[in-house]
Amino acid sequence: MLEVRNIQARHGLLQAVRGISFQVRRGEVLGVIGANGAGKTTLFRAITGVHTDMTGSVFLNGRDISTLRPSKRVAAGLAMVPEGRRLFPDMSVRENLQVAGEHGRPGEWTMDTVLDALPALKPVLRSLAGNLSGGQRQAVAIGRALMTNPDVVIMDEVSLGLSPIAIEGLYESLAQLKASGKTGIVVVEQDLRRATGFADRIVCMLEGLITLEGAAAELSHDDITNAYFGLDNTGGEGRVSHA
Ligand SMILES: Nc1ncnc2c1ncn2[C@@H]1O[C@H](COP(=O)(O)OP(=O)(O)OP(=O)(O)O)[C@@H](O)[C@H]1O
Repeated sequence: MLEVRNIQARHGLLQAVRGISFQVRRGEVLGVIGANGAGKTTLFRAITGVHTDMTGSVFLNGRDISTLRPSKRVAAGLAMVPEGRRLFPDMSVRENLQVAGEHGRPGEWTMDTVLDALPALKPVLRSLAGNLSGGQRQAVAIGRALMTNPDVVIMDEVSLGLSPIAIEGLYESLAQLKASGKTGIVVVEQDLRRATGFADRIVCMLEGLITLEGAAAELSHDDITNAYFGLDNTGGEGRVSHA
């Protein structure tokens, strides 16, 4: 569904992403892990077209969307739940969802189906987004992405700053989304256990490169922590990390 080839991205002189390629299949969850500064946010901002100082190719359902503006990539079926949520705080939850729906594609995700998948939103539909708790805001951000009827949705550290109970609720909702099998999901996650428990496949990034890639069920905790901290260059099932 989503294929990215040799993505490189810079912040001025700093090359934050140094040649990343991967695929996400229909209904698959790809977990992307990596320490602070590994380049995860820059990579996905480049893929969604928000970060423009980049090279490489992005294909969605076989179509090259590399040169499209971010809004056109959303219209093509690629949505991102950004780190930090970025809702319209003075608009109600319902309005935040409606606005997203107007910018996406028609499809199975409507106000009703999104509320079924994210039931925590039902009691706060009329509340201003700015008055919600962190967990509720995060659920709105996910609902907003779904309202665009994406083929692939990228979630950048959706559990950041949430209480353990809120994270539990959020992942229950994501499990429902996963079970629907329609949408490719990318979760960028700092919590390694959470990532390996939820994702089908794991990609680990270090200093702008992929140091490990493989089926979550087949990677050992040692493989993952070594790739995460750059302690080992064997790379387990996946790629060999840079020296
Ligand atoms: N706006 C920016 N200007 C300059 N350098 C930046 C900018 N944003 C990120 N960087 C640098 O790019 C590198 C990758 O950062 P990035 O935020 O993509 O990593 P990350 O893996 O998402 O980390 P985090 O989990 O902290 O968000 C880091 O060295 C960071 O300092």
